[in-house]
Amino acid sequence: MTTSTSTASPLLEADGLTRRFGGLKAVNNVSVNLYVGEVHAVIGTNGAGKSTLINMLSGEIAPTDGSIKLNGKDVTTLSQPKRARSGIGRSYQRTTIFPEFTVLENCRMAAQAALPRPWAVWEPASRCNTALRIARSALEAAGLSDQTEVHAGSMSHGKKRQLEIAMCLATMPKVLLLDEPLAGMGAEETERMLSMLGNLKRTHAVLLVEHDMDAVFRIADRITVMVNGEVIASDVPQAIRTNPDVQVAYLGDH
Ligand SMILES: Nc1ncnc2c1ncn2[C@@H]1O[C@H](COP(=O)(O)OP(=O)(O)OP(=O)(O)O)[C@@H](O)[C@H]1O
Repeated sequence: MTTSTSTASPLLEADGLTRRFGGLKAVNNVSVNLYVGEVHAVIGTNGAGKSTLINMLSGEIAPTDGSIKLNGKDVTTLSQPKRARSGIGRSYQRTTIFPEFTVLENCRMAAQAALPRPWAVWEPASRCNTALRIARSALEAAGLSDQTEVHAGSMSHGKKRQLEIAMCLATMPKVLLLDEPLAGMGAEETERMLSMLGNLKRTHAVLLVEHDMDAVFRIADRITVMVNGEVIASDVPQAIRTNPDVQVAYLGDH
């Protein structure tokens, strides 16, 4: 099942992705196209296969079947680090920052790790300056320019999640795979994150796995609904809201 009708070429094209764990098909024949300018949300009940799908797209687990293309190039068998370097960035459900370092240091390390020869720490300061420049620009895009010298561990939960996205941006991805970025956020933090995602989608293709349905229906340009590893619907939010299969399987009275 193909999930977008846009006439532009997709930046990321996943076709017929399947992942088995023993006898369980955690993801079964799922196809997703991601476009710059779109937030594509994937929703579904617990265990529907959303994280498994993201893990296949980011290269953390291999699909049992199906293919993934980035900009028309097959990346299905590329390792996660290579896929990250070719432009697929992701955030995680869990916090992945170094709390004892400053916001800028966290972001600089993420930038440096994504540069060629990240281990070559003895190289000239200009390389370090490159990582710093990228880090500052990622922090600005994530709305954290005024927090550079703050220790990451002392920030609020919402700001930490913003920092994780900044760290992902510091690897200069074209595709952003975001796994529950709003989890545990208060109303104000959610607003800030949604406004940031609205800006980021102008220059990135964004896949958003999220349980906050109000937020999903506000921010998503397209919503794919998964149940038991399969896509039961993929459409614009208004069509998803009124889709009888989705209402029965998932949304209830939302
Ligand atoms: N490494 C694994 N080994 C065995 N089964 C797994 C593994 N990872 C996931 N599963 C199973 O695959 C199914 C899909 O899990 P997945 O985590 O992708 O769902 P999800 O939609 O992300 O759920 P949630 O919303 O709770 O995060 C579940 O039944 C889960 O138990």
